[in-house]
Amino acid sequence: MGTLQSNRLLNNASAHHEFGNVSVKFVPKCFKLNIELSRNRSYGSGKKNFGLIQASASQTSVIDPVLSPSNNGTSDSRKKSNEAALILIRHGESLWNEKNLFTGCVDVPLTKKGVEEAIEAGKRISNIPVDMIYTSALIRAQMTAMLAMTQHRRRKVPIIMHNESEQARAWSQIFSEDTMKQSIPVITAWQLNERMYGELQGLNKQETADRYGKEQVHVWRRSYDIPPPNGESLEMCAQRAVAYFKDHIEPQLQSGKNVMIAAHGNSLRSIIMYLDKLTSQEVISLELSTGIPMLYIFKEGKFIRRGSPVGSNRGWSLCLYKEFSSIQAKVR
Ligand SMILES: O=C(O)[C@H](O)COP(=O)(O)O
Repeated sequence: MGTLQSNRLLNNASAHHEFGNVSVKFVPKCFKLNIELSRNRSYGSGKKNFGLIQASASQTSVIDPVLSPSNNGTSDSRKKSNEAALILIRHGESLWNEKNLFTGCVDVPLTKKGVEEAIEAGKRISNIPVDMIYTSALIRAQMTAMLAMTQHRRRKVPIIMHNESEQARAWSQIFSEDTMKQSIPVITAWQLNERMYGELQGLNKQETADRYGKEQVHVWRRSYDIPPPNGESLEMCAQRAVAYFKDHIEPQLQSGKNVMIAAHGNSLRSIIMYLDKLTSQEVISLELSTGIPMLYIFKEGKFIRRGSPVGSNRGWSLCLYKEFSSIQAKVR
């Protein structure tokens, strides 16, 4: 099982590395086009520019929503230019959360309660403009992101970028700039997957504790550098999740884009450990509830934790991080 899983991860890894920073689309040869790279930022009056490669003249435009960070395009006229919002959401309850089974990289969908949690999370962030969405490759995180966006006030359409092959990329192109302006690119990345739980995947958590002892199971679940049998430790999970965050997501924030990440308990714990500079001791007590969004402001190269938005009808009102019982990290 361990080998199969590693192969899957390796296969996925090559696909995603290849298209990590997509910036150019192919223009059909039959059109002779004057292509210009627009780096305009349009703020206010709902105007938005992803930073497009546009074809002038009356021919079709070929538009890529996933841009290199230098092609800046952000949406919010109120936002200070060097600030960006980062929203983290652990997926809603899955069918295996409900059954209390170790899930890890097994691809299990949400329960009805999980669907409701995702919708509720969406209400909380419905006033925050979102420029890009990152999710893991797993359906529970993708469902959460999509359901949350159904509540968003701007009514933009989240669209999954299919970069797994040249053909998938070509066949999912969008040819209208106006339509692109009403879209939010969704990037899926296996690196944001849940920590691979090895030979615990599919086992009941309580039965495992009864069999191996509560302490041993706690070590497997929460220690920083001790992996479960043939699985990933949090440290190993951090190596891929935090590296992906630094290489792909942080540059988007640096360019002023607001980013939402829908991922998992442990991949998000490792990212929060990086954002909040938690020690390997402190991260042990960090617990994330399903479906609760967390907000950070990225400003002058620093991440400032702002807690969780409290609701759609209260604008940008924020609760302090420490008020959230769902996150029991030491407040620094
Ligand atoms: O993979 C799982 O079982 C859960 O998503 C996270 O489990 P944990 O809280 O035991 O790490």
